[in-house]
Amino acid sequence: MPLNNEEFFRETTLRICSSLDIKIALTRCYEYLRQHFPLDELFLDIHDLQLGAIRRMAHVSASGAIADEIVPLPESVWNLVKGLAEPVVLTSSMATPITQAMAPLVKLDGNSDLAVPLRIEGRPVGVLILRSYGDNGFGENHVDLIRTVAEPFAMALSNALAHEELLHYRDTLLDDKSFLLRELTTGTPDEIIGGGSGLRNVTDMVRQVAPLNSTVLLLGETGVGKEIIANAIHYSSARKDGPFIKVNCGAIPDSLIDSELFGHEKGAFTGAHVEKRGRFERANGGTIFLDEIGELPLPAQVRLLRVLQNREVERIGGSKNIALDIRVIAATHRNLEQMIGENRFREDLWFRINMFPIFIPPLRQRREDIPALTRRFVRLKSKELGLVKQPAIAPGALDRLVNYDWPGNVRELQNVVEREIIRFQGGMLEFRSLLPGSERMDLSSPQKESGLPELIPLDEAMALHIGKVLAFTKGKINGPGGAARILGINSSTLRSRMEKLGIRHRN
Ligand SMILES: Nc1ncnc2c1ncn2[C@@H]1O[C@H](COP(=O)(O)OP(=O)(O)OP(=O)(O)O)[C@@H](O)[C@H]1O
Repeated sequence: MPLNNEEFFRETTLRICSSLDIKIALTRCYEYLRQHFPLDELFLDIHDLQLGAIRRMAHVSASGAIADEIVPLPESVWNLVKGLAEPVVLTSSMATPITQAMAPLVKLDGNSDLAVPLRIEGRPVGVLILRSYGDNGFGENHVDLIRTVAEPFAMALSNALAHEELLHYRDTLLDDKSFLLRELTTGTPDEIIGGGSGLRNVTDMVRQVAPLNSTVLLLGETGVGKEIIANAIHYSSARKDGPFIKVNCGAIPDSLIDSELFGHEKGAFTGAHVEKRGRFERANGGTIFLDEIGELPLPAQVRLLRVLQNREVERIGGSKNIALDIRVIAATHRNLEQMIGENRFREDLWFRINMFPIFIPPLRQRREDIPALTRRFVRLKSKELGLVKQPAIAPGALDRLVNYDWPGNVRELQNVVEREIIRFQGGMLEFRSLLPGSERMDLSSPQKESGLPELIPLDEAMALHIGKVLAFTKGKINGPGGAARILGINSSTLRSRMEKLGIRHRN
């Protein structure tokens, strides 16, 4: 039956557009084209500017499809290929400039090729090559026939390239996302020092509760390691590959807390220009760590309770509920029962979060961990600060540290080590001074005169002390030499404490 050109165009076009995977589409074309051409191999090539070479997007032969071959090619040859306006037959017996120039690309080896330039709106995008074994494969009729489908091949090639680029960007974004998630969650959990000694009870409880989905409440003074324990629970649970989202409830201004936690719809309030997913939504499939939960304002406590009860969240200004699959870990250094008595914390929320409380003892109650913690911090900080050689700890220095009471707990110890290493001038680490500016304060007698005129309320003492430290740092809160480091607490915790105590600061 004579070939109907329209039918040929239709069938070839359908096949080359039949898959976004160009190898599959070209294989389907190969099967069809073989019925009308003396075809043994089919190639689809592009000029890859970045590689400065021909990239073979697909290559089909009777034994199947191969992809991604790179054919190095001088620029002059590509210029010749680019200059091709019409399909051309090349045989090894032809000693024309074009066969010679294209020899690296087509390697005729006694065969004949039909090379079809592919253009989009006049711009060359690649070349389709039909190969026939033997010297006399293609005639004028083949050239005319293949010319009719040059355009669909060019379109398919350009779609395949766009798709490839899209997949590349998607992979990059996914990569970035998991990297950023790891960064956000401090990556691999820190090793817990004292798990076999001072924190044995705590690590036993972590082991019991981690595999379950139960809500956990971490209790303990500031800097005892609540976050590191929350991390350990997440990373030893089945959710370890999901997100670990931390919220410092004391660090978010009251006016933003709802939107931060629960998200908002576009236009929910002035300034809500775009919709925003809250931290609960971001934690879906993983764990949310609500640090300093005692600092949550009462209205946010009501909403939080609803989220914990229903396991779904409603964005501000939204009308639909979004189902949540999350584990909640909360932490506080406050006495929540006392706060309930003072109507500052909701009892029903406390019942919800107090299912599995874990108390992390202050450092002064597990002094046996201080040497190991100190050595670890010396190692880490020396590395962080780029010291060529890690300084040794002087004999007796560890005793001084062990005998001190550490009101700022492990974080304070970490800061003391950092300061000691920054000031290190050679010799050994002595740890003779605690706070910068405190005249070689003796760590072994922490109950020294406080200098306070009389017995005053705790809040007042705290305000006085914070004020003193701020005066020393000239108002600097964050970073090295900042008040937060000296006090051994988070800068956000310090800010919220200052706000509560009514302390003004300059930055
Ligand atoms: N047992 C431990 N082993 C190793 N590092 C620890 C340990 N406990 C605490 N740290 C380190 O001490 C620092 C303070 O710990 P973390 O932030 O977990 O305390 P926190 O109780 O959450 O503090 P806050 O109440 O101020 O939020 C962190 O850098 C943490 O890695």
